[in-house]
Amino acid sequence: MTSNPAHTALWPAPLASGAVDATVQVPGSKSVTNRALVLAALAAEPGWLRRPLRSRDTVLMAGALRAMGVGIEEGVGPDGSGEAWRVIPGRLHGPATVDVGNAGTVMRFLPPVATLADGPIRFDGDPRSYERPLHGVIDALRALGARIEDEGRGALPLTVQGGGALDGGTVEIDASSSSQFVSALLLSAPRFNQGVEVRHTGSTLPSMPHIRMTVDMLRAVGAQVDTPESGGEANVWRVTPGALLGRDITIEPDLSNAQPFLAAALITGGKVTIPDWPAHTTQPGDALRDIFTQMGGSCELTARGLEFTGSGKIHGIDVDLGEVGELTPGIAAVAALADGPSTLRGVAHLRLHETDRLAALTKEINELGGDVTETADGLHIRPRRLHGGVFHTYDDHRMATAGAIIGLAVEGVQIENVATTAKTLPDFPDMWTAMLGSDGLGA
Ligand SMILES: O=C(O)C1=C[C@@H](OP(=O)(O)O)[C@@H](O)[C@H](O)C1
Ligand SMILES: C=C(OP(=O)(O)O)C(=O)O
Repeated sequence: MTSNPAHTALWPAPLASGAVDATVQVPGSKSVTNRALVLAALAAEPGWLRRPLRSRDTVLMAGALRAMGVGIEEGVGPDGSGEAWRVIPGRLHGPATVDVGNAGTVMRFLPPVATLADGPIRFDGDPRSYERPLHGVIDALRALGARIEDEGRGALPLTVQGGGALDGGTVEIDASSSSQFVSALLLSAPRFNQGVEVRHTGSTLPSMPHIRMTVDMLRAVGAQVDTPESGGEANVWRVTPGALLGRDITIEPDLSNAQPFLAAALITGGKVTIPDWPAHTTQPGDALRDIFTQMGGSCELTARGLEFTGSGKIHGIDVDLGEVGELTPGIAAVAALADGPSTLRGVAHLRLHETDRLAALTKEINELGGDVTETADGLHIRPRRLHGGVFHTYDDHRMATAGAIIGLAVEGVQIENVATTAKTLPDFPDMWTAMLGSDGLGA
């Protein structure tokens, strides 16, 4: 839980003076954009990403793939509408250096890609990236035939000595600290000589929707994937080697980034509409329809998008967030304003996210007068009357948006380094003030 002294600027979180009433166009999903980039880069023909997210995490992913020989060009999409990236696969090669920033998707999804490159690919990133678990990917790739130099750390920084191809085969991993270990191996596996069979051996596996997202997106570009859900063994995924298609895909809005805006409707008893909310999706943010309904709102999927309405009441919740861990900071923020206590469970692995999110949420909410305690795998939140103060973000985009949610209802909350939202939502401060309108009411 380190804080960057260069990022001490304070942003006064706007207080809502009434019920919000706004339509908020949320940019593309980080998780879908970064998977689509990797799959398009590994394809046998060019492809298109329409409405990709452009944020720190996705720009780092695009930059890394370019450094390894992939063409990624700005375009307007084949039908002439919308912004797009055209991805032109090329021979992957080193030497190259990849900056992973603090992007889990970049640090986990790209070492397998680098094994397919000719030459050394060096991976480095923010100080926090050195602390985030990567051993599952490193050990698995070595077992599948890769050469990786990490000076025995099992973490970043490291160099993949790409040999132009990887044997692949069967591998056991413990992905209890991050589902991204499984996703990483599956995404590149169609290009491994023998494909892959990944066997998860750990006792828990977080973020299953993100693994389903990986599987669905692989299948959409022509890969053959066997999963526990398709009749296979529990905790075993198999990908057959084969060429991937270059597709034209439109990226869904980021439903986890819709969270603070939905929370605003819930907290102010207002209404927020999110256009283009997908009817079917593997994004974990879709669970907000149910979770925020249990916490006092109601919602309807209409032709205009997801229309979410607050009732003026905010209820506490007892919920296992293991499948949807990235929603925890926003739910904790709402829970701190509720009319009863909450228990958030199943998220011990959040201690190894952008920051130790359980410690950070506990400390920051309590410093505003709250009563939060950490449990072995989550948080107990007992709402108390909160007061203003500085809300530190620890370079964590979701801490910044959590602070903004609290600031809607609590006067004088100042967010330190709101610019950290650039990881996945660079326009957050402007979108937030636009939602509130010039008078603090819905636009
Ligand atoms: O694969 C993905 O796109 C993600 C998987 C999850 O990671 P963990 O399983 O490490 O929590 C999630 O928290 C992260 O924001 C994005
Ligand atoms: C955990 C997250 O990100 P990452 O992809 O860096 O793991 C997140 O966005 O909440």
